Amino acid sequence: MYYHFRNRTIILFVLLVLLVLLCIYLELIYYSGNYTSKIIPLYGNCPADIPPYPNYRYFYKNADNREKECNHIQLQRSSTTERECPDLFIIGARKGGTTSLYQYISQHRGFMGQGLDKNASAGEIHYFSFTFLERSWKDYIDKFSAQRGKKTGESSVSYLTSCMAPYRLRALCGTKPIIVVLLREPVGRMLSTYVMRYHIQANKKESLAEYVNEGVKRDISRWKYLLEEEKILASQLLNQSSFCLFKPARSQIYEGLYSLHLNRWFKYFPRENFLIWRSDEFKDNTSYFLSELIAKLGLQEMNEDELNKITSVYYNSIEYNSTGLARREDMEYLKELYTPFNQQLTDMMAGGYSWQN
Ligand SMILES: Nc1ncnc2c1ncn2[C@@H]1O[C@H](COP(=O)(O)OS(=O)(=O)O)[C@@H](OP(=O)(O)O)[C@H]1O
Repeated sequence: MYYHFRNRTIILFVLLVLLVLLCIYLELIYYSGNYTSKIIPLYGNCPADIPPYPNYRYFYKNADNREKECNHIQLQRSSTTERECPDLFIIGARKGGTTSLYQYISQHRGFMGQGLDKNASAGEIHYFSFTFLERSWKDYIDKFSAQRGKKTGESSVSYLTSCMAPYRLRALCGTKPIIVVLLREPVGRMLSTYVMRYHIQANKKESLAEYVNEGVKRDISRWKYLLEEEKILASQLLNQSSFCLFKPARSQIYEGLYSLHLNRWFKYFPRENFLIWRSDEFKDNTSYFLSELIAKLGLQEMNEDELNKITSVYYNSIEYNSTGLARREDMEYLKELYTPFNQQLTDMMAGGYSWQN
């Protein structure tokens, strides 16, 4: 009787140990990998995987902000489902041709964009980047609610460079969204931003060349100062996929470091959610890319005539000659700075982003 009891105790003990080992193993798998094996948990408190990244002190310098972020997400999640989420997010890059793409897809009868009446700022809600903590999910989603039965989406160029947007979008929308990124050669992208800023000024005090030149110069010195302050070399950023600036639009140089931004997005979304295109290729073959997006959204195909008609219009386009807008030495500096980042992007995407020619 005693032996019988002892044997059963031993067997139970062994089973218990095996169970514990299995749990540890499963836990390890769960936390080891990337987004696919790791489901963002429902939060009691701040979850382990919420950023902060190293220089999140900009964001979290007020200690309450991290707590505020967690509480806000928790609150919104309880009142939402992934189903309500828009289907499409065009996240950038700024000056990549996003307005045109959003206008094109919005002309498909199975898709409804919003904010299109505002022309240049069509669809730019910036919820997941700028207004997230102030606005409720309901407030955001109501913008799309009149479009039942249609695919919906928005286009906010601030998302690509935002520290928090990928995390927030994943937490609220799961892996549902299709995410489109248009990447333009970064120096040209930067000049285009300054050209736009020049044109939207009410009182222009200088010529376009003076304005752009000054802006680029200021951007470069700000960038050098930032690296000094962070005690980091630009080349070291290549290995810091979590490096992130809270106010990205203040540095047009930073906005063009696409490999850093995409790495941040890839932490939260599977690669198959993305359509990542070069803006110049998009420009040369717009109908082809648009039909790719239409197919990805599961919308009805459009015929070639329709596609060509829709894509024949250029939105948010300004006529200018970019030659001589910035000093030669500044252009050289920028090209050199971007080369390793473009190379990293090329490696990540298996080709095509060196923009050498
Ligand atoms: N179809 C197509 N393909 C490629 N590029 C295009 C297309 N349509 C517009 N554009 C050019 O894109 C620039 C504006 O980009 P965005 O609309 O993304 O700008 S914004 O960030 O929303 O302000 C702007 O570039 P610049 O003219 O150099 O400023 C547009 O000319």
